[in-house]
Amino acid sequence: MSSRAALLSLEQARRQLLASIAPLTDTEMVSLASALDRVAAADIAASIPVPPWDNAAMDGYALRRADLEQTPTLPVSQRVAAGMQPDPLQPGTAARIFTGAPVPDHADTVVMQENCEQQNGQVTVVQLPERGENIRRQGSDISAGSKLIEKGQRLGPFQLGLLASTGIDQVPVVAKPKVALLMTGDELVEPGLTLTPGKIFNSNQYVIQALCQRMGIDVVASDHVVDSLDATVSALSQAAEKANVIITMGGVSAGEEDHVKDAVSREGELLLWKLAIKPGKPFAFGRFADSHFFGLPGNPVSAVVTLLLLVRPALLKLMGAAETDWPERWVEAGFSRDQVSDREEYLRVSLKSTPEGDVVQPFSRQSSGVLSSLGQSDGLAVIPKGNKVKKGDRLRFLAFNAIF
Ligand SMILES: Nc1nc2c(c(=O)[nH]1)N[C@H]1C(S)=C(S)[C@@H](COP(=O)(O)OP(=O)(O)OC[C@H]3O[C@@H](n4cnc5c(N)ncnc54)[C@H](O)[C@@H]3O)O[C@H]1N2
Ligand code: MOO
Repeated sequence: MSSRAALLSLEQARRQLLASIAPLTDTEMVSLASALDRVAAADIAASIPVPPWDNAAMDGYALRRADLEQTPTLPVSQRVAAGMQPDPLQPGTAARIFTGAPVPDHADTVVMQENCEQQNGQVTVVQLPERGENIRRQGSDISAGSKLIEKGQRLGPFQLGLLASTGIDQVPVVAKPKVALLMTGDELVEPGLTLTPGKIFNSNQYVIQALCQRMGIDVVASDHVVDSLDATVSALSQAAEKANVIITMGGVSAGEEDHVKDAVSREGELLLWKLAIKPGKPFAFGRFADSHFFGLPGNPVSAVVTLLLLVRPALLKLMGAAETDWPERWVEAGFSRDQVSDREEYLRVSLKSTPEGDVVQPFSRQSSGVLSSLGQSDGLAVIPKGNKVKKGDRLRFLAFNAIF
């Protein structure tokens, strides 16, 4: 793969990469408590309606609305709290009832207690209700047999609640990819140790590992690799035994200290290298033994941007997710820029919502080594290759909080 070949666009690369990845075929049953962020391996339907029976939406009195045509005062014939099974309502009486309690048969209305006066076992309704008021109908949330979850849907907090509300406690999910991280570079020192001359702390591992965890993926191994071809091949081989996805960081550009793509070419298959994006140009993708290989550039911002734009959709596809896109929206540029790039640029920007719309401003330092630019930004604004920016231009915007 020549370094002079025309660079692929992000879209071309993403299509190629996704086309060469198939979802994992293994599935497992997991309990609801451990199903967060997993992907459903099958459609799941409700076996019961929710609510399972008509119930009171207010503390008050259950009655037949027609009885109030004769008299506003009715004897209270029973007391129904949540969790009880009521008797059918005797004609011409009211039932004391509490929020969530089943409405007795023959009652068609619940009057909230603020609109009633109770004395000596009788209730007087002081404000006439509409028939049917304050009753939550059986199945009004979910009808029996309806589809709760589709195959390929990621299970978030609301989906887990929905499953629990129908009594489901075990969910079929697609197996999780196992990810191994390899940090390359003789300069790396672990946080907590002493920094000696020429060294820097390894920060990439912690960002990338946390981003994987936020996706619900296990990082099963992480290792340092020194800058040598043999060490890189051997580290990749060991990683491939433990994981079905290997993510390397650094050592993937053009210098003679960069061994990752040579190691992958020698023992595996390098399918893609170098993209027309900034930051992130030297991103690489391929296979090593039976594992997918993703080579992130070492610069901290380049590593994050390529992980989010390229590796995240691939991991989601492996996890069986039907939706792998980073949702984007259009915003207005609150700045002008004459500088143009021969790569599509992903600027770290902050977002301000105004009555006229969403406006973005770029972080002052856009170098791919400036990690603080990420923490102080709301997302990435996309500047097409070769374009200047004029204040007021519409830009595509990828919000960090749309994906984690
Ligand atoms: N002659 C060329 N040089 C470079 C090119 C090029 O096309 N031709 N591309 C540049 C671009 S763009 C990028 S991005 C970088 C990426 O290079 P590598 O992926 O080979 O990364 P390294 O050289 O190993 O490291 C780059 C930078 O990042 C720091 N780093 C590495 N690992 C970590 C870590 N775990 N935690 C924190 N920081 C890390 C490393 O010390 C370097 O400063 O290449 C350009 N060069
Ligand atoms: O791609 Mo590099 O990430 O431009 O610094």
